[in-house]
Amino acid sequence: MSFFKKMREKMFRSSDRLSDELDALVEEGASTEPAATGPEMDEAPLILDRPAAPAPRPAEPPATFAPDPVPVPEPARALAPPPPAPLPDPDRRAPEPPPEAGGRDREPAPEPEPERRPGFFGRMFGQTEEPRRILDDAMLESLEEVLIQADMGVETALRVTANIAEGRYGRRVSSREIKEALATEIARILEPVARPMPLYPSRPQVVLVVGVNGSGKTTTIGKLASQFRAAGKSVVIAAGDTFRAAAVEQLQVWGRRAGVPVLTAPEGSDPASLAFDAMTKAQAEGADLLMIDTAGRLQNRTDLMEELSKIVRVIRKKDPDAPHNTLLVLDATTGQNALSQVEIFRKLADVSGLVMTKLDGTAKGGVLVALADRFGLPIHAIGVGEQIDDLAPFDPEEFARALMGLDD
Ligand SMILES: Nc1nc2c(ncn2[C@@H]2O[C@H](COP(=O)(O)OP(=O)(O)OP(=O)(O)O)[C@@H](O)[C@H]2O)c(=O)[nH]1
Repeated sequence: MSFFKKMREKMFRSSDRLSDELDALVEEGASTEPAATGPEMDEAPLILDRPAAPAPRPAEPPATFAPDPVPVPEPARALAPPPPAPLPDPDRRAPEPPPEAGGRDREPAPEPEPERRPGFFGRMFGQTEEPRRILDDAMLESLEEVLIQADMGVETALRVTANIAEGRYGRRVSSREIKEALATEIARILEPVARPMPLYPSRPQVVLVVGVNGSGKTTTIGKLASQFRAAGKSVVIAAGDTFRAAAVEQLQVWGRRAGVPVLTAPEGSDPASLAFDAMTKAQAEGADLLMIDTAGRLQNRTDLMEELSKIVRVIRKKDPDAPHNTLLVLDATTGQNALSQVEIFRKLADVSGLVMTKLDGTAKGGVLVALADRFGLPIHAIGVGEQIDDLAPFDPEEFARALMGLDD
């Protein structure tokens, strides 16, 4: 099964809810409007600019990281998607009305045209028209609400909705068309941040993994380690959350599954000292990658900040460029809370990229769009389950379509 299908199935809570709400929204309006129809969206001239179709992305790497060699110090630019078409001004609440179409708060939507019935063959074969609804202010407001409910954030929901209205305002649209249009807009926002974790020639490449307790750090390290191993890389893991014996044990289980050594230290010992030992071992063995798990106790931020900066200080004694990546792992089920976690962790550590986990267990998948829109930090991978292969590169188009409940 393609990963898209798997993701679509696993993201059922997000996509089904959104999809159902969009269907309901269109059907509701369709039933109360006159049977008359205007030009359907497909035929409507797009008066204002539609987003430029993104240039084809280069072939996907096999895993959530870029194949080496990749020059230092810039992340693998060749694999980064092309710059997106500029987004319309976020402050603009609604598009400029085209001369022949009404704009929000200005003129009413154009008079609907007489209904176009299905042709003879259409009637003969029982073709039924899908419900359509005029995209007017009321529908745009409902759309905004649906997107906000999906945790996309107010600002992002307003912008996406305004962009949807461009060239479609006053037209009769089906739920499928709205979903397609939303998926295109969302993919546009996500495109610039969808970047695989860059690989550097440094040995070991040090990846510091941060995030609150339970966000999925350990699981993500296990999944990444397994993917790197499968790609022929040698990996060492350091169980840097020395305060939680359970966290260390869990990491050992993942290490065994991935066939990767896990360095541990006695409970309560200094994580920086473990990180230093792990760095020494990884260098001595010529390991390609050292992944360091860290504690996620936000209750005492000063302690955590001191702990993280000490880890960074000591590993820099061995390699002044380390850590090469600082991954922040976020749990999608926390919804809007993920936004504040990014703000906090950016102050605690030099976050270089994000991994979003648990997209399979939530109706809050839209938060990823809000994150991309607000912070512009690279999103390297997404987790859609607890199994070792449930971590995938972040593909904006697939994600946007899965979020909208659209099929392949
Ligand atoms: N459904 C689902 N569960 C996940 C995913 N990623 C992690 N989990 C689960 O989330 C729980 C917490 O994951 P951990 O990897 O232990 O999180 P952590 O950040 O290391 O947590 P601490 O060890 O408490 O710091 C575990 O039960 C994982 O199996 C995912 O993508 N989907």
